[in-house]
Amino acid sequence: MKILVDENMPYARDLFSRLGEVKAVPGRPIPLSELADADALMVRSVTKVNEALLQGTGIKFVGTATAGTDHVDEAYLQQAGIGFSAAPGCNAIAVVEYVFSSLLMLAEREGFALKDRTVGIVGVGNVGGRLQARLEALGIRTLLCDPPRADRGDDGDFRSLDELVREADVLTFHTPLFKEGPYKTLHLADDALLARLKPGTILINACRGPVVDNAALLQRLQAGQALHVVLDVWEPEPDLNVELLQHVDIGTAHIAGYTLEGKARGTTQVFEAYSEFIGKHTQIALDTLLPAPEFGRITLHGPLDQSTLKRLVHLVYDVRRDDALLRKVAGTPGEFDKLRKNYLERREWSSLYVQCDDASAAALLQQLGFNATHTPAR
Ligand SMILES: NC(=O)c1ccc[n+]([C@@H]2O[C@H](COP(=O)([O-])OP(=O)(O)OC[C@H]3O[C@@H](n4cnc5c(N)ncnc54)[C@H](O)[C@@H]3O)[C@@H](O)[C@H]2O)c1
Ligand SMILES: O=C(O)[C@H](O)[C@H](O)COP(=O)(O)O
Repeated sequence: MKILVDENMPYARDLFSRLGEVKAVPGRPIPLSELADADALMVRSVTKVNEALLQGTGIKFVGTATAGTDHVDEAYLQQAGIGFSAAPGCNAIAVVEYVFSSLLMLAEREGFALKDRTVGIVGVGNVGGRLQARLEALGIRTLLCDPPRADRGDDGDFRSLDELVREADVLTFHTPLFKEGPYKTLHLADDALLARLKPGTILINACRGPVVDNAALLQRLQAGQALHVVLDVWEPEPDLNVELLQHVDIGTAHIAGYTLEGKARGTTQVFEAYSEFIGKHTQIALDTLLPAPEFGRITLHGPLDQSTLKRLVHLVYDVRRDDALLRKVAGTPGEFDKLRKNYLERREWSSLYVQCDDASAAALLQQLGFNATHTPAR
């Protein structure tokens, strides 16, 4: 059995070699010659999986180690009888921590208290839901917009996108990319929406580039509209508009989900799905795969305020690192993908053990996802 895996998928070689012969290949472009005699294909979001790619091959199963599935023609796979699995939620924590790293940096630079801001979350699924929980743990007001969930009758105080635009100080997008249909998200943030944003609004896009009309956004920023912008995803990728990058506050190379934990969860989720598909049910415990983090243990004296939280968060992950790396190479062909392929190890907050002598600091850090304990001072 031959299994093709994207070379940018940690632990894939080790895991999938338990099931067959593994070949690691680039995902963009994927070498077509390798597909002909392969049985299974494990991709990331950069590989367009459709009839043009798979027709005439022996592929029986496709796994994508990603949350988003807009690069996969699922209707074709179903009609062709090809098994499929994505990795829902695998990197949701990573994206939430990216958003926090960005917000805490902007709050410090612009001199505002996050707890005085209202955050509008568009798309309240794995990412948006976890973001809501962590923001609310800090006493930050959230406004939620998720029409599919509202229409399904899910619990939650769902508002219209218009209301978020009117009221939110931060508007952050966490929807799938739907190019058509009742819940279309292509250019959900179009010129008309951008025009209505309150002065000083922080606009964040860490879902898919085309959810925000990048040309309209650039025009508005060039015309001097007062916005702060954080973009992890671009329209198009990998050839983003360098002028737009120059106008945003934080710009990164589609790496919001790139913690080691997030990527490893993605790999293990598709590995488990494929094992099941071929009748060899196997479960993998994530902590058996992950190495020790660079910073393992820290002691925090006293209570937790915004400035302390910012320093703690940035100890684990400071988004300015990825912003600087992208600015250095943007516009040079191939460099966007190279940054993603050679991504420096990044861990989640849970990898940091924080010993607190203040009980409320320990409780809050636990709610935020740190590995925190309370040890009273002697
Ligand atoms: N930048 C990254 O590295 C990165 C990482 C993970 C996910 N993503 C992207 O973010 C998206 C969201 O991730 P997730 O794990 O939360 O997915 P999810 O499927 O768990 O949640 C998506 C939510 O968006 C809602 N939604 C759908 N259409 C909507 C609309 N028109 N308006 C408002 N809400 C709508 C859905 O009902 C759902 O609750 C993914 O589809 C993926 O494209 C990006
Ligand atoms: O949808 C996702 O899961 C993310 O966008 C994913 O992290 C993107 O990374 P890629 O698959 O392109 O490596």
